This record gives sequence, structure tokens and C-alpha cells, in this order.
Amino acid sequence: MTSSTNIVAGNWKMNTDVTSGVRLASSVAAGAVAVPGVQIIVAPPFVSLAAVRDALAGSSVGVAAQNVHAEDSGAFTGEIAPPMLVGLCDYVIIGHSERRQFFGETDESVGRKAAAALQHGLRPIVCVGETLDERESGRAVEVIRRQVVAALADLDPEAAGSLAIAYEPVWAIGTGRAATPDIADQIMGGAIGSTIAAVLGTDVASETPLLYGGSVNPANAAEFAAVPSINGALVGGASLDAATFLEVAAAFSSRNQ
Ligand SMILES: O=C[C@H](O)COP(=O)(O)O
Repeated sequence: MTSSTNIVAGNWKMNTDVTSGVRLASSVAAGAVAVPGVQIIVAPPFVSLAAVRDALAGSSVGVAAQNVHAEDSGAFTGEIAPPMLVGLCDYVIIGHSERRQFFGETDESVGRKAAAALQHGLRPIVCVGETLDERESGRAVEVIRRQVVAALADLDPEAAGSLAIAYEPVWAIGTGRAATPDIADQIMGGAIGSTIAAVLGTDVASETPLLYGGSVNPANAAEFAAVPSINGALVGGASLDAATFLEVAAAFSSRNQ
């Protein structure tokens, strides 16, 4: 059994300023009315969260932050605490591979961040994914299981129903080389689903939306949407143009209808 929630989230990464972000969000909101059955989310940089939230008021499009700190406050220069995000966004991306690769995030810190976000009513979109070396050496499933176990380790099981997990193989991000639907299904329907079930139970596993990320675009989105274990997409480059992003979202629109 898989989640019936379809989510297509656009991770703008370190792109857009406040003005262009509001313009992009407004265009997404205008088009989202024609894409039923999908929770569309945009994840702008921190500095644009308030303006994007305001631009999206009254629309169905959700807002996500791209990161959060695990502590509520303190001497952590440059960081953003979970309570600061409350009211600005509903979702937060946690453990993106770029955070793991360039900013020293670990399995353990990802788990603490996910738990902290949930404690404040923010819905974590936790990213996991193996590197090319890990895949080619046959360790992909082992790495994904380890990352998922760590991400779930500190979660309040009662709140865990608000979680989503994005499988983003590092070798597919920004490379134009998406995973095949078979590879994504093997990891998402297999390793991720069974690990959530083992840690949090089958009910949570069946309710947790699983998103695929890595070079998703309008040309390949339908192939991923056709896989029952894939409940949506976490889109990078293709989310920076509203029409392109909405085409990806539309591919998931007809599922469960
Ligand atoms: O968060 C999004 C992912 O990193 C995917 O990025 P991409 O669609 O540009 O490959």
C-alpha cells in the first residue's frame, strides 16, 4: 500500500531574489488551479519566504524552507531555528545531498533536524540518496537504509505521519541523468518503504509520501508518476520556470483520480 498524497516540490536552491521569487511563485499559483490532486510546494531561499508566503496567500501552493537548525535558539551564527519558520512555511527540506556534501550534515544531524521540525509542526521532506561510488560498489540499498534509519531515529511516532521522504540519488542531481523508474522503485518501494515500516510501523510507511528527485523534467515525469511507489517529485532545475514545473506536477495529477 502506498500513500495517496501526491507532492511535487520545487527546490529553488540558491536561485532567485525576492522579486523574481515572488514572480515565479505567483506564476506557479496561477497555473496550479489546473493541476488538481497534487500538493504543489515551492522552496525559495530563506530571505524570500515571507514574500513568497504572502504572494501565495489564498492559493493551494505550499511553501517549504530549504534547511533548518535542530536547536530552538542559541549561538549559531547564520542559522535558522524551527520556531523562526513557524508561520513562514509548512514544510522544510532536510538533509539534501548538497547540505550533506558541502555543509557537513550527517545522518545524525539530519535525524535531529527532522525531529525538531516535527516538534514545531513543520513537515519535513527528508532527502536520502547514494553517491555514484556507493551505487557502483553495490552499497546503494545499505546506504539508503542507514540514512532512513538515522532520519527517523528521533521522531515522535505520533507526529511521523507528517513526514515525506525524497529519494535523490546524488549522481542524478543536476546531471540530466535521472534514475530509471526501475531503480527508483527498487529503492523507494523496496528499501525506503520497508525501513520506514521496520522503524515506525506499516501504517506510517503506507502514509508517508515518497518523492523521487534527480533530473526530473516534463519529458520523464510521467514515467516516474506511473510507478506506484513514487508519490511525487522533488524538482530542482526544472522548478525555476513555472510552466516547466507545472508540466511536471501535471504528470502526477491524474494518479488516484
Ligand atoms: O532538490 C532537488 C534535487 O536536487 C534535484 O535537482 P535537479 O532536478 O536539478 O536534478
